[in-house]
Amino acid sequence: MCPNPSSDSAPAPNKAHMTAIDMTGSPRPNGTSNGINGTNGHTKHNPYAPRASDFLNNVSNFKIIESTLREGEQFANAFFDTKTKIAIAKALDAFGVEYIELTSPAASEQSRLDCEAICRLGLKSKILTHIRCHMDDARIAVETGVDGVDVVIGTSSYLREFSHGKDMSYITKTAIEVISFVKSKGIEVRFSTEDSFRSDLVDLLSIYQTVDKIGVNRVGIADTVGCANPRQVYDLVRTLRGVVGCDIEIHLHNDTGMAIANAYCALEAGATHIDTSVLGIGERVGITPLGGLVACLYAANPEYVKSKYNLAMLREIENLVAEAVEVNVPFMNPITGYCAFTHKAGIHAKAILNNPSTYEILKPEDFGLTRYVSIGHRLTGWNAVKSRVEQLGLKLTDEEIKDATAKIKELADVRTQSMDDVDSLLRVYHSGIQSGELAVGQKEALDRLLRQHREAVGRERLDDTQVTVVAASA
Ligand SMILES: CC(=O)SCCNC(=O)CCNC(=O)[C@H](O)C(C)(C)COP(=O)(O)OP(=O)(O)OC[C@H]1O[C@@H](n2cnc3c(N)ncnc32)[C@H](O)[C@@H]1OP(=O)(O)O
Ligand SMILES: O=C(O)CCC(=O)C(=O)O
Ligand SMILES: [Zn+2]
Repeated sequence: MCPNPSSDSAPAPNKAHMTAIDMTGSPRPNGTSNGINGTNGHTKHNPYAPRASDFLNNVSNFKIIESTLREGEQFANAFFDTKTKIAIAKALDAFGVEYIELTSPAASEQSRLDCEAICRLGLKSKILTHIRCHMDDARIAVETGVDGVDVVIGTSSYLREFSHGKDMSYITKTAIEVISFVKSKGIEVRFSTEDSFRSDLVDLLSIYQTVDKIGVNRVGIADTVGCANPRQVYDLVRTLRGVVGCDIEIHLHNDTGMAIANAYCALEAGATHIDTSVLGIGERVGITPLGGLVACLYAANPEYVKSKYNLAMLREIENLVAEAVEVNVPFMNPITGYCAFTHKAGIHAKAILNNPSTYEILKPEDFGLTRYVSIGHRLTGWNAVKSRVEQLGLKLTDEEIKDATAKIKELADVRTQSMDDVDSLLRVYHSGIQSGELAVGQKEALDRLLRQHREAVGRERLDDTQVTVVAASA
């Protein structure tokens, strides 16, 4: 039924099996636009746009730290070889992410070699690697050629007791040592507390203040277990914003489905950098997905997001990663989901045909995608059918189109009608009207014409088959 923009690399879905109308390029009434920018006189302002009064708000001033090649490698089904890592890094760079974060070079010899290989690509995106708060890891990291090192250590009582077993004074001392060492190499350094939302607030603020004073480039907050809600994220980032002068990064797991909303709130509270991965892949259910975050921030400020990123590449990148980790792009994925820009119910279809902004907050064309209206089903309406009649160049009155629509619904009650089915019905209806064999409401005459049409088509198929057989035996 729906187009599947994410199933392959072809620019448009196979329309032969679709009950849909491709509206790309179809004129909008009075030259109106999508309306997100308020150019059509109906949408006066964007309700998702940042509030002018909110001086901390970074919703239109942020950087993406793309972690498909670090957090994403922690997804249970991710096993990236060097070639795949390079392809993903190049695609993310072409998309325009500001940073690409790579697995620790301490993880394995191949991880170290891959890190070096990606650093040698000379990409525009800055390359980071992600290490434990440990001098052994730091020594290896600074030799790889990375632009920056992301240092992390758990500060919650869970992790202090059951992971590394270190207390806050040891953590602080080691953090100072590692940060100073990385900085001494002229490399950007970030310090992050793992499991921040289950850590003691005083511990957090005190260590962030310490590392800020010694010149860390960024501090990071991590919702490692995905327990935080938007209000908690806002409060913690807002508090931290008042304590440190450096940039603030946030890393949000999606265990309760909050990762995009939490990222948005973090930006509202003054965060400067958001961690993402393509399709959100990572440990367990992963982190803030790149595509979902882009959709959310585009809704807030389309021009800003369009100016930063090559949005038409999103589908290609998602397909690349989906294939690499052997998953499908989810049907409800923002932007690239199977039916993200397909409209079905008659009420929606009518309004969309008049002005796409009625039921769309994202413009498909900004993402290199196409809008469809599905009509071969029982929820269709005469306005949607009329648009197809016009596309086919048929001349029918509104009464006649309503009559034909009633027939489509009757047939769709038995089985969904393909685009071909709908087109045939409309053509038969049209020629019946033209020849005088049919008038509005003549159900039996219409049934007879449709029967004749089916038989004729059947005969044509038979003739084709016979010709083929003759040709084959000749
Ligand atoms: C929440 C996150 O996603 S953080 C990032 C997770 N990323 C990774 O784990 C990268 C892949 N990991 C690896 O390849 C390995 O775990 C390595 C190379 C890092 C360490 O391997 P091993 O030495 O065999 O240790 P192992 O993985 O069993 O345990 C982790 C060790 O790191 C210590 N550790 C855990 N977190 C930290 C930290 N943030 N800073 C410093 N040390 C830490 C633990 O105490 C433990 O030390 P131990 O050797 O004294 O037991
Ligand atoms: O380094 C960070 O900020 C985050 C580490 C991580 O993946 C997590 O805590 O979930
Ligand atoms: Zn994580």
